[in-house]
Amino acid sequence: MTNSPAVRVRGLHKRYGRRVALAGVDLDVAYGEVVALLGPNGAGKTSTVEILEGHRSRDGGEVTVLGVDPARVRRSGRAARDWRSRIGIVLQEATDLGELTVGEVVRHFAHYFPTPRDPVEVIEVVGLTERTRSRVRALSGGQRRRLDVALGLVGDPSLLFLDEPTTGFDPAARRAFWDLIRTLADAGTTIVLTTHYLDEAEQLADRVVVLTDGRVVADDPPAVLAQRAGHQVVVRWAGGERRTDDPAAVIAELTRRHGGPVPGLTVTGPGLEDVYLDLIGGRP
Ligand SMILES: Nc1ncnc2c1ncn2[C@@H]1O[C@H](COP(=O)(O)OP(=O)(O)OP(=O)(O)O)[C@@H](O)[C@H]1O
Repeated sequence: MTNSPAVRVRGLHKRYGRRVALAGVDLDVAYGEVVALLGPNGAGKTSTVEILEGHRSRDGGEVTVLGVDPARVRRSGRAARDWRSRIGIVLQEATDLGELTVGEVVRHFAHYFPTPRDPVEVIEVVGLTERTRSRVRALSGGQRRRLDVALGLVGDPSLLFLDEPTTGFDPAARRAFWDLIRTLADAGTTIVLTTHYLDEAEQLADRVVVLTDGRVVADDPPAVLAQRAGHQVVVRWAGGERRTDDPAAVIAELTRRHGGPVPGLTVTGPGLEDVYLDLIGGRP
């Protein structure tokens, strides 16, 4: 691949009538990176992603996705098809495919792409092999989402967009879905995902970009973000707890005091949630 990033955004502006949705967003996504766009309702996540996908116009700024300005991609023509085929999109709302089987749907979508992946392999990657002959309407919500990802992958994209991929999942389905995304990331797929869930961003993303009111208020790896507000570490033990910048010293002192292992000792790192709530000003 080239040295240029998969996605490069500078000074992105978008308004709907008089409402400013994006007020100068900068964003880079390197090839092979997983980036989470996190933010409260109305922060501008979907607007950003849809502009990157070429599904929404912009009012200002520069955007390059896989070396192409999405606003200049024509509706038809070979160059447009080539560019679109390199991008996989998993939308918030799935298409209605009820009467078809999983296998039929994936094979059908594969025909739209110049160099599709093997549908059987894609179904296996998303963990639906045993449901290949099931009708789509018979799938659970989590399985349905997996099928959506299969459809996003079947064109063998270099870049995958996932819009709120686990909204409405139960905890087990979310964990299984995260494993799937990790498998894709390990295989080198560049992924941009939007989410409301802090733990999802923390689990999956190399970088978390926090948007609020159409602006980027943080752009860091999750661990760096967690430390950003300088929240102290909490050391807890059977007899009490202490907030500290130097947990090692506290543990050493407790160990001396107990003359050995400290009962019920836990050390809790700086909370990403606290930092996030600070950043978004306490909005939902
Ligand atoms: N088609 C539209 N027409 C008018 N206003 C819109 C439209 N789409 C989005 N907006 C407004 O633009 C702002 C950003 O919306 P956007 O959907 O990009 O945010 P979001 O971060 O994806 O929100 P959510 O988490 O609720 O999906 C919001 O104030 C929203 O009301």
